[in-house]
Amino acid sequence: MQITIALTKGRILEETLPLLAQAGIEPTEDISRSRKLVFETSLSDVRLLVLRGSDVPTYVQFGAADLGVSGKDTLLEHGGDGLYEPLDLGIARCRMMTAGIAGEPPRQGRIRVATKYVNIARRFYAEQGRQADIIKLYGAMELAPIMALADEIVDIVDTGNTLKANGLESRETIADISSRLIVNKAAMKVKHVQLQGIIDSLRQAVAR
Ligand SMILES: Nc1ncnc2c1ncn2[C@@H]1O[C@H](COP(=O)(O)OP(=O)(O)OP(=O)(O)O)[C@@H](O)[C@H]1O
Ligand SMILES: O=P(O)(O)OC[C@H]1O[C@H](OP(=O)(O)OP(=O)(O)O)[C@H](O)[C@@H]1O
Repeated sequence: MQITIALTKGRILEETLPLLAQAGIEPTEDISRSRKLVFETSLSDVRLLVLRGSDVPTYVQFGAADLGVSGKDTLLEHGGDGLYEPLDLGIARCRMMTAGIAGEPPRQGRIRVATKYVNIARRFYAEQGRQADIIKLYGAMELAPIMALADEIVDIVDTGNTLKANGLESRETIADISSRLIVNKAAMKVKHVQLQGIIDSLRQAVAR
């Protein structure tokens, strides 16, 4: 049976391809030089899709792809319906954090929070018992506190350079993030032997 793996383009893709290669799955052409979205591989029954990160869980959830590689941030935001998450690939590591203007004490009472991760933010502030109005942005979250659009942001932090360059500081860690292998639950039953083989090979590649 044909196996389809949905990959997240960009920085995750760059770190995923070496793991796939170690698992014996190599695209037959250079993905970075192509405008194509579907790629054949060295294994005749395995093909790759190259997607925007936020679309990967959707493809796998509905079974349009059997397997996927997705940032934990994207999975937390999307929710895990219809998916198993059998393997932490240990790549694209970073943290999901709150941040605000450096040196300013966190504002008390009801606050405004700007983020691309509205579900993660809503859940986090609710768990903390803090009242927060969430404002959805699609990028450049760091600008929001500076322009007084929001008191805090929820975003990904790695080195902290982006926050620092914009006069912000990190406050609380919401989750440690890395990329995960995800599997469609129904496919895991129907294509069990093939999928388990790929999962095991990737697990060995991660352990190397
Ligand atoms: N600075 C970072 N260090 C390590 N991993 C990161 C970093 N920033 C993002 N990531 C991880 O890489 C994934 C993709 O991030 P990237 O910035 O390439 O795409 P994006 O522009 O946020 O995605 P989209 O195209 O869907 O808007 C994120 O979901 C996260 O898991
Ligand atoms: O703590 P740092 O090491 O500075 O990393 C954090 C930044 O990395 C990501 O952006 P990215 O570099 O992917 O750019 P983007 O705006 O295109 O997502 C993320 O959105 C943060 O802004």
